[in-house]
Amino acid sequence: MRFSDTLKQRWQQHDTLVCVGLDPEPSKFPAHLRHAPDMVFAFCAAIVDATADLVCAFKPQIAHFAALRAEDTLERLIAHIHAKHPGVPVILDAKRGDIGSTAQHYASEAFERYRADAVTLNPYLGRDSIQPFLDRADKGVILLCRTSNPGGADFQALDCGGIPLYLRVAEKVAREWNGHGNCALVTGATWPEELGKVRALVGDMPLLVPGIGAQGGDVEAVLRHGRTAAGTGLLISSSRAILYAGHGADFAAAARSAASELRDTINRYRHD
Ligand SMILES: O=c1ccn([C@@H]2O[C@H](COP(=O)(O)O)[C@@H](O)[C@H]2O)c(=O)[nH]1
Repeated sequence: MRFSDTLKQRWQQHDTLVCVGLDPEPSKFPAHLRHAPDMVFAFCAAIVDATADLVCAFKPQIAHFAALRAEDTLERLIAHIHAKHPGVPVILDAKRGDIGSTAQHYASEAFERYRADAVTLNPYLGRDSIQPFLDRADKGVILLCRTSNPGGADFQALDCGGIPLYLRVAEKVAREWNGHGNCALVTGATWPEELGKVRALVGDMPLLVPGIGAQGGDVEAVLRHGRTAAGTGLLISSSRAILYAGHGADFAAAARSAASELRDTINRYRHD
């Protein structure tokens, strides 16, 4: 099934806009796992199994695995999600972007090697750097637009012919790059008004919204500015606040409680 259809199904049938980010940091693991063989897989798989029914997607961040020399673990983790939780899409947060010939390899890395359903990309190199991903109509292509970090405005807010660069990105993606209907945008929860301006430009295009939880984004403001008329259109992503909600043997249950609380808070504001 296409990423966009799988996502709609999760939103509607499972009544959730929560995306759990998988950012393993062994120093934050509970003590009993910290020196266990295969600890990264054991930790992440326990989180996945405890939260899968509460999410519209999982989002592993590739650097967290690569820095640990755990790319093979990431492959196994995504295979685990597909096998045990079919219908839950996996977004590889890789923020790739390079000339076309190299971009082909990044596309095979994301979709063949890791078997991701969608990937985050940096649009800075322009259309040809994204084309190998756009060509995969079944896969999601999620472009950085207004990122959640404090420095995001350094370039993204610069005037670009009367509107800020991030809105030019939104406009270009919505009007020219989305021929297969497989595009989405990253818009941080920390800038809800900008998120609203993006929503006004792109119609019902899905928005991946990091910045809730550890970065302090406001759930109510995100929903008010970002939801579609159907009360969907958002993948509201939280990593650390869910992964490290507990510190003991019950860490997976604590993660489940945190994800469930986030889902319920979001749902309170979905149809106001
Ligand atoms: O604008 C962006 C784009 C990506 N991220 C990624 O999302 C998570 C956020 O983690 P939290 O622990 O929920 O703060 C992380 O993997 C970032 O690389 C982002 O934060 N902002």
